[in-house]
Amino acid sequence: RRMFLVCSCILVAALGQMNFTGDQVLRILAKDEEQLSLLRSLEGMKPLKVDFWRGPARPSLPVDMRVPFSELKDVKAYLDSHDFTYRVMIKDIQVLLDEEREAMAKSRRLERSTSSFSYSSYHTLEEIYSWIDSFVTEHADIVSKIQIGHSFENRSILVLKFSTGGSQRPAIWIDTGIHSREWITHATGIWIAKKIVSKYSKDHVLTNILNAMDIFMEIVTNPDGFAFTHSMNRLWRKNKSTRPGIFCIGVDLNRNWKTGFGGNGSNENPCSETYHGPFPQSEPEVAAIVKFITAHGKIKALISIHSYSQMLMYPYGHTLEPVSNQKELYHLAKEAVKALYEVHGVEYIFGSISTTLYVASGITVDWAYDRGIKYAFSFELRDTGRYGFLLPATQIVPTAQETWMAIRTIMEHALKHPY
Ligand SMILES: CC(C)C[C@H](C(=O)O)[C@H](C)S
Ligand SMILES: [Zn+2]
Repeated sequence: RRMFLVCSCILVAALGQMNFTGDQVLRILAKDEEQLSLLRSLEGMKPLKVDFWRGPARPSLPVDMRVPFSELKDVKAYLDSHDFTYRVMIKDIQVLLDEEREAMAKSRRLERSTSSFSYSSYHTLEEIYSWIDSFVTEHADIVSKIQIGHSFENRSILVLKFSTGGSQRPAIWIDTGIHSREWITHATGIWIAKKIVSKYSKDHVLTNILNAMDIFMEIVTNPDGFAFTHSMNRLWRKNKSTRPGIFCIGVDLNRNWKTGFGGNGSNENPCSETYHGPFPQSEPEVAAIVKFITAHGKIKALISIHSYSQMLMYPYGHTLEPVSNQKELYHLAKEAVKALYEVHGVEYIFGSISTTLYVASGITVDWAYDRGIKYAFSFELRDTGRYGFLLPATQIVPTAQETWMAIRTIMEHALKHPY
C-alpha cells in the first residue's frame, strides 16, 4: 500500500512537471551589435520561441539560448540564414532534469533514514523552510528567523538574522534565489548559513565581523517561483504575480527596483523574462526587502547572488556611469575573486554590471547603492554554461566553499571601512 502511495505521488509529480525532452541550449557567438539585436528580437514571443539563459550582452560574451524542441528547426534555420556561429551546449535538457530529480530522490531517502539534512543536495521549498526552523532552534544563541512579508501567492518571506548581541548593529544583507531557477544560489546560501554558525569563534575574521555587525540572509527570495520550479517548470525565473488583462505570468524581481526602473535592459512586455512589472516595487517580494532595509537603516553591504557565468559585479547596471567609489569596489572585487580562486582554482571575471555584462535596469544592487549602501555586489555563481542552471548537486559544496571566501572578503572590508 505504501509503495503504491509513493509511486503514485512520484507519478503525479512527474506528470505535473513540464517536459523538456529534446529542448536544447545553443551557445551563440554574436559577431556584432547587429547580430545581438537580431537575437534580442526573438525574446518574449508567444508561444515561447527561445529562453535566454545568458542574454545578448556584447560580441565577446556568448549567448546561451534554450530552444524548445518544436522550435529547433525554425530557430536553427533562422540562425543559419543570418550567418550566426553557434553550437549545441546541452543537447537534451530533459536528460539533465531526470538526473537531477533522481539525485534529489536518492538524497531524500538518505535524509529520511538518517533524519539529517544534506548540505550537498537540492531541496524543495518545504524542506528549506523546515530546515530553517530546525537550524534556528539548534543555534538559537546566534540565529533567529524574521518574517519580512508574504509573497504574491501568500507564502511567508523569511530572513535569517545572525547576531551575537548589541542592538541595531550595522549589518550585512545577503540574498539568494531571487531568480527561482538559479538553484545553486539557495543551496549555497544554506551552506553558508551553516558555515557561519560553525565557524563563529573559530575563524577570527568571521568572529570579528559578527562581534561588530549582524548578518541578514534571505535564502528563498522568490518563494512562489521556487515552488513552481519544483512543481511545474524547472526553468521558471520570475515571480508568479498575475494582473487582470495580462496573459503572461510573473515579473522579473531583478528589474522591479526603483533605481533606473523601466530603463534599457528591462522589458515592458509581460511575456518577457525581464518584464519589470507595472511600477517600482510593485511586487511584494521586492517591497518586503525595501521595507526591511529602509526600516533597519544600517545595512552597510548588500550581496545579491545569482547564477550562472562566474562573475562578481558591482553597480551600476542601469548606466555606464561609474559609481563614486568605483576604484574601491574594483579592488575589493579583485581581492574577493582571488580569495575565491584560491579555493578550487575557479576563475571569475569582475567589474561593473553595465560594462562587464549588459545594461540592466531596476536591479537590486543599483537600488541598494543609491540608498547609500556603498558595498553592493551581485554574484553569478558556477558554471560558465556546461550545465548552466542545471548544475549537478556534486558541485554545491565546492561552489559554496569558494563563494564563502569571496563573501567573507567583502564582509571583512565592510567591517574595516565603517561609514
Ligand atoms: C545584475 C544582473 C545583470 C544579474 C543577471 C540578471 O538579473 O539578468 C543575473 C545573472 S540572472
Ligand atoms: Zn539571476
